Amino acid sequence: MMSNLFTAPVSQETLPNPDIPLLAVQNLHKQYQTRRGFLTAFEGINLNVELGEVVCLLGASGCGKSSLLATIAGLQQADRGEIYLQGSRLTSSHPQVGMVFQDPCLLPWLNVAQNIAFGLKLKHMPKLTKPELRTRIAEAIAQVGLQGFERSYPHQLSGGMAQRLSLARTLARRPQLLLLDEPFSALDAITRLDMQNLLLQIISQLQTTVLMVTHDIDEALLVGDRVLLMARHPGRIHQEWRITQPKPRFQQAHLLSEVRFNILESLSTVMDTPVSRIL
Ligand SMILES: Nc1ncnc2c1ncn2[C@@H]1O[C@H](COP(=O)(O)OP(=O)(O)OP(=O)(O)O)[C@@H](O)[C@H]1O
Repeated sequence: MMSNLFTAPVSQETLPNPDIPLLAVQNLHKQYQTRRGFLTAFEGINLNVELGEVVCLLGASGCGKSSLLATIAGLQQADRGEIYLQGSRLTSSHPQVGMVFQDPCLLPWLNVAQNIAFGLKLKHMPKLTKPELRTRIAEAIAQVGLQGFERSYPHQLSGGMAQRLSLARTLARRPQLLLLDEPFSALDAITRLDMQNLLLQIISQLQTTVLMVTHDIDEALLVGDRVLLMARHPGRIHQEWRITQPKPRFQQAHLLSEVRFNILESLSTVMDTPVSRIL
């Protein structure tokens, strides 16, 4: 499904420095004002994601995973703390930070190519010439295997194809950091596996740095170089595991059974719920 359009050219001046963490989050806090008063979504988050690393965030519902991702993406402001991309402080959304949500959020009146173009023309994006725009669109469509569907509209796409388009729209921006918020959780099991496979190919070919929220321990073990477990009240990072098994790991579930069990046990502790009820 992959094509030779897959190798996105990166100019020398945009090459990231491997000696600096691609993402550095320092002492980040976020509260929401609710009718009952202030609610702390997360506090004291310190997190580095190295260049090319894939970090998965697991945790009970409501522990602040999506809030953390949305804050890093610049979709909302933190109350305290700092976020750095390659050493430069982020204070709002950045063209090189791309986010994909569980809901593909497509524009129904635009076709596949136009949906991707829309993401490239947003206000904070660098201005592209028409040929550059066409190249970016073709490249992104090839990266997610949607060739032949350029003129299809969102209602003509399956759930998996819609999520491919959502991913393409973000990849077309050539982000240095890809933030994924449960991107496959609404898909059926077979499509999810297909999308996990696609994500692994994209990560390996583009060497994209990824911070991904998932509820699925197996998904985290399949794609993650590191798995972080968040605890709630307030949301904070409780524990982390480094997964060194080479990828792809589809046939290696047995080798990861021990770490899987450790994660399950810790999840059970932070959720105050027996392991049997989490499975
Ligand atoms: N815009 C908002 N206004 C008020 N409270 C919010 C807002 N967004 C999230 N919250 C609250 O902040 C807490 C963290 O929510 P968040 O969605 O970040 O958790 P999560 O770990 O991603 O949950 P889930 O896994 O269920 O998606 C929750 O208690 C939630 O109700």
